[in-house]
Amino acid sequence: MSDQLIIFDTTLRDGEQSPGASMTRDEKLRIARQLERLKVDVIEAGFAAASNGDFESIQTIARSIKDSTICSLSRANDRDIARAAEALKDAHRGRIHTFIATSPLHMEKKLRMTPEQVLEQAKQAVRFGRNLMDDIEFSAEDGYRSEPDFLARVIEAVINEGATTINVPDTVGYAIPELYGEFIRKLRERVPNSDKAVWSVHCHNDLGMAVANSLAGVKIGGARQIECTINGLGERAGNCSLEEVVMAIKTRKDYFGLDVNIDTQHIVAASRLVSQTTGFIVQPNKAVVGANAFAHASGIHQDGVLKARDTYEIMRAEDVGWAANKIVLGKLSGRNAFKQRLQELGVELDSEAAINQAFTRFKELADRKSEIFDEDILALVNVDGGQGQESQFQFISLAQQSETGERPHASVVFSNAGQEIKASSDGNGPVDASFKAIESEVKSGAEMVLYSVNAISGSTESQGEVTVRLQRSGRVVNGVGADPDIVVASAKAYLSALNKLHSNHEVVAAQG
Ligand SMILES: CC(=O)SCCNC(=O)CCNC(=O)[C@H](O)C(C)(C)COP(=O)(O)OP(=O)(O)OC[C@H]1O[C@@H](n2cnc3c(N)ncnc32)[C@H](O)[C@@H]1OP(=O)(O)O
Ligand SMILES: CC(C)C(=O)C(=O)O
Repeated sequence: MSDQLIIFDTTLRDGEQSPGASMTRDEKLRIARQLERLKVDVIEAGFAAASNGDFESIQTIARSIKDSTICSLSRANDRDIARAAEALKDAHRGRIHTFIATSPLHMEKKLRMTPEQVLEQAKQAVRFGRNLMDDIEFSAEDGYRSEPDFLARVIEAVINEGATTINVPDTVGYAIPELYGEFIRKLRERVPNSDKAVWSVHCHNDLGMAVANSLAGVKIGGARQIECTINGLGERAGNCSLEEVVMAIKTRKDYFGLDVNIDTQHIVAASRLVSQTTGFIVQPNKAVVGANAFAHASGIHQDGVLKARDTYEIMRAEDVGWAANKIVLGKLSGRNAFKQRLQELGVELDSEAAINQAFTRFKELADRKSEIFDEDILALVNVDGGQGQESQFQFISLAQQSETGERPHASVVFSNAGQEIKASSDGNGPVDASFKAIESEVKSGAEMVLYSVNAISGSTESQGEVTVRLQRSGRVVNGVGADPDIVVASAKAYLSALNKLHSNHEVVAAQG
C-alpha cells in the first residue's frame, strides 16, 4: 500500500455548503490559487450542475490552476456528469466526482429507490463518466450508515465500471474513530477488486470527531485520500479541517508513517483568506490557525518555551506560516516592502494598478495607525477583492452623532457609479443609522442575515473588520469592510455586500 496520502480539498464545494459561505467566482479563484500554493492534490471546485455561477467558477479554476487536479461533484445522472465534464474540459488534470446515497434511510426516504435501482444507477453513472474522463471518483453518500454487504456490492460494481477513487463518507458525522476505521478496513477486505482504486474518507463534524474519524479511516482502514476543508468549513458543523489533519499526519509521522505533499507554510494565509472571504471567524483557540495556537500566557509556560521551545510546542509556528515579522510596516514603508509582504501572505494582485490602489490604501491607514499588521494588509486587499475593480458603490465619508439618551444619527457620503450621494438617517445605534442611511438611497430591499465585528489585530489601535451578510431573492452575499473606526468599517462592509448583490460578472454560486 502506498505511503502517500492524497489531500482532497473541498472548501469550494462542501465548504460553500455552510449557510452564508457562498463565494463569487473571483473569490473562489483566489482561494483555489492559495490551495495550489499549498500543494493540495485535488481541489473540488464546486458542483457544476448546481448553477451557471458554479459552472463558471469551476471552468475558470480549471483553466487557471495547473498543479492540482480540479474536480466537480455531480449526482449520479448523465446531465450532472456531462455538465461536470464540460466545466472541466480545459483542466490540466480533471476529475468527475459522482455520488449516490446507499444507506437504507436515504434510499427509501430521499431517493425513493430500491437498492437494486441505486446499484444500477451507480454503475451507469460511473460508466457514463468514464467515457468522458479517466479520473472518476465515486462516493457512496451516507456510506457509514449503509448495509456493509450492499455497500460492498456497489463498490465492487463501480470499480469494475472504472471508478478510480472510492469514497466512503460519514455524511452526518455519526461515526466513532475506531468503528469507522474498522468499517473501512472490513469493506476493503470484502470488496474483491478493492486494490484497483484509491480509498477515501470524507467526515463531517457533527460530534466534533471529523479529524479523528478521518485519521482512523487512514490508520485502521487503509484509506489513502482524506477529504477536508480549510478551517473545517462545511455543511452544518463542517468537515474535517485540512490544517489539523495535515499537521497531525506530519507531526506524528512516527505513528502514521505517511507523506503528504502539502507545503504547510501556506496554511495560515489560506486560513485567513477563507475566513475573510466567507466572514467565518476563526476562534482564537482553534488548533494550528487560531490566534492563540502558539501563544503562551502563563509564567511557567513562558519560562519553559524561552529555555526550550519544545517544552510546550509540538509544532513550529513558522512551519504553518506564522512568520515572525522581520520588517515592521508603517507609514515610512515603501512599495517594495509592501509588495514583499503581500507575496509572503499569498496575495496575488493581478495588475500594477491593483497594487498601486492597495498601496494607497495602505498609506492612508498607516497615517492613522502606527504599525500595520498582516491582518490589516489582508483586510485592506480584501475590501474590494484587491483586484482594483471599479465597484458600483464606493464609500467616501461618514459622520455620526450618538449621545446617551439621544437617538443616534449618521450621515454617509458614497458614490453610486461615480455619482456622489449624501444620505442620512436615525437608527437604534450608529451602525444601524448608517445602514439605514445607505438603504434609504439604494433601496436594495435586501435582508441582513449576519453582522459580525472582529478586532483584527490585538489592541484598541487595531482595525475593526466587519462582515455583513445580505440576502435577496435566494442570493446570499458577504461584504467585508475594515477601518479603525468600527462604524466606518460597517458602512464599508454594507456597501461591499451591495456591490456583490449588484454585480453581474461576479455570479454568486447557489447554496447547497
Ligand atoms: C452530502 C452532500 O453534500 S450532497 C451535495 C449537496 N450539494 C448540492 O445539493 C448542490 C446544490 N444543489 C442544487 O443546486 C440542486 O439541488 C440541484 C441542481 C443539484 C438539483 O436541483 P433539482 O433538480 O431542483 O432537485 P432538488 O434539489 O429539488 O431535489 C434533488 C433531486 O435529486 C435526487 N438526488 C439526490 N441525490 C442524488 C444523486 N446522488 N443522484 C441522483 N439523484 C439524486 C433527489 O432524489 C431529488 O430527486 P426528485 O426531484 O426526483 O425528488
Ligand atoms: C457527496 C459526498 C462526498 C458528501 O459530501 C457527503 O457525503 O458528505
